[in-house]
Amino acid sequence: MALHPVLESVTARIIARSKPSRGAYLAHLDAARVKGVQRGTLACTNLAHGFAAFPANDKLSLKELKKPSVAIVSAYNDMLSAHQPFEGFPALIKDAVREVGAVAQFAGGTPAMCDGVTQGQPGMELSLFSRDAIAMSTAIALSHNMFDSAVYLGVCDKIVPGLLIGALHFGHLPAVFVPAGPMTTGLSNSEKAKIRQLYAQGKVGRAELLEGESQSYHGAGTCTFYGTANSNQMLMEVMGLHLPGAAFITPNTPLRAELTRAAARRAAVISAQSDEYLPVGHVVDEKAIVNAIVALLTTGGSTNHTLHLVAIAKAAGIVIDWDDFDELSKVVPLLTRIYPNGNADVNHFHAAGGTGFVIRELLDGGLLHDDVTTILGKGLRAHCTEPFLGENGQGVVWKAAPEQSGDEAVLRKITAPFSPDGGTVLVKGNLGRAVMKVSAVKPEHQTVEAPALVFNSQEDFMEAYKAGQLDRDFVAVLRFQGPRANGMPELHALTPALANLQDAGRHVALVTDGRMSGASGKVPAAIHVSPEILAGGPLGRVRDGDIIRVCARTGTLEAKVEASVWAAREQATADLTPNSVGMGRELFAMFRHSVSEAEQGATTFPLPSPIPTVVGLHDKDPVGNTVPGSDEDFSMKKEA
Ligand SMILES: O=C(O)[C@H](O)[C@@H](O)[C@H](O)[C@H](O)COP(=O)(O)O
Ligand code: SF4
Repeated sequence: MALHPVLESVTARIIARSKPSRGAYLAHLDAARVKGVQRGTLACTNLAHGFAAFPANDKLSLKELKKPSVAIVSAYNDMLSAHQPFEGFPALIKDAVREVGAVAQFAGGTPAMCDGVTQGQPGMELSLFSRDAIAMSTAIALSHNMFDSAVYLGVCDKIVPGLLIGALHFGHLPAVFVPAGPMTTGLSNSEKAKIRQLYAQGKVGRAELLEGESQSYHGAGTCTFYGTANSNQMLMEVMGLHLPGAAFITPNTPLRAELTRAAARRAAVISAQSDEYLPVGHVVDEKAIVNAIVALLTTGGSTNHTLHLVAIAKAAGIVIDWDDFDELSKVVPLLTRIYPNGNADVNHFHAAGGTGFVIRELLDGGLLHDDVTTILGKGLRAHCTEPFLGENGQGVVWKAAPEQSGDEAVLRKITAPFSPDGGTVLVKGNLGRAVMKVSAVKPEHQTVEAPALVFNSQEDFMEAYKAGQLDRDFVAVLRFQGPRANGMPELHALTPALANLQDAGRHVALVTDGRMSGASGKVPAAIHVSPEILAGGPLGRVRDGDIIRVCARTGTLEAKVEASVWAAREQATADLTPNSVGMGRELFAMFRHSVSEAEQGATTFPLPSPIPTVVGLHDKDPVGNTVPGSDEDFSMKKEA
């Protein structure tokens, strides 16, 4: 099937836009490569330190400077149910790589924050920045420079993006991502949401709420809604950074263990020491990034990827923006309905056909680039498969994904999608540019025009809700939630209250320079408003009572205020000191001061360029030119 013309044109535009930075990136990648094993560049003392604690057999292999060494970078901790299973993975990996004549070394751990534990709490104000801290921790692990390939153990929201950003700064090394899989299905997500709304109405108490939550989140593995964590899994599959179909195999099962061993062997086999060298910097190219955007859209994936994918692309020297998402969204059909976009969870999705089914349908529909490089080599078709245990429960065999969906209520063929478009759109107007995911919003709620109610915090909003002041039509303008203000926390805790008001027949919407969770859904929300207020964004001029129009169909985000009144408005201010101290927030001041706009990924790292500088704070390079990818560069482009 010929490629869809919009896929072609958006890809061509991204390649052209990225030429300078992608060129600089690939130059850096080539410069990092050495003849022989990377550890051969170390002095004897460095090397001795690097294998001092290793068993004799591995030490000998490392000393000989011939066999590849595979770095293990792991985001294991007990806080994330999704990461808890990683505890035993390093031993499996070390054992598996010996089978192919390599050595594996636990290079380093990275932090991992559970957004479920911190949702609605002060800790959530570190969450977005934890992505870049994870990228930095990955670099610290790999900076030992003992390694010829790497496996990355991570699943959740900021962790996979952070690991991949870090991995891309070592783009000369192959990268294999190793997931741990979803927890088994507990209380359904829709049942869970219902109990939350009843609690918000005061109809059930804490005991019932905690019981419901505990039945939903009941064991090891990723939470089973299609939020950012499971969106990460879909993206790793479509970018060819997982072994095919590894995403949604349950933890602590024989197949999960065999997949982990097979992933470790693959990482060793594709190092520069083999004739199948596949560095991650060549796997993640413009076509892979476009494939990731398409997979996100077709599955109604997390809005957080309109930040994370931008930051990941940037790490590889590739510049994407929300116009790219918006144009692709108009032609990419919705092929899955997984909560919050439906009632099913990822276990149902996997059973109905899973990631291999989606990739095949999109390839057949001309909506994915097949001519990409993955950890298996050339071509994406190899990822249209599903893994099964091999003979006598040893190893893994892959079979073609099923031709037909196992459940049309969860997964559809491209010939009969749930909707002709992907449902994550750009909305823009005199309030700035924002993202709106409507795949979980009923059509009758996708346009809201109502008076503004302005809040400076989610606590203020909840106070007004509990005081019964919100039983009306309104657009909640929640401001000072951008990355420079308070780290851009997810505002998912507002969902039950907004959903109750919507269910009661009120026309409500949310507009904010903050974010929602990947699991947020049914209430229309224009989020990530750029520029944020602290960067002079016009959201700071909105006052209570202004009529605000948010419309997904026309892509509109505007305050209907008479032009001379609007022009005369002062920019709102707020006391943000409470957001700069406590719960460790004082350690992240440098992130708040140098973070880029949401549409540039809300990241603190510069685009690869011959003279890398920190964007945000310094929009000019040492000789006074505007730094590509800086705020100034970005806003200049948007004005042009
Ligand atoms: O982007 C996401 O998917 C969220 O960050 C998710 O990881 C988080 O845990 C939410 O809190 C949803 O879970 P709850 O509805 O249980 O809060
Ligand atoms: S999916 Fe969210 S809530 Fe669940 S373990 Fe991951 S970060 Fe925590």
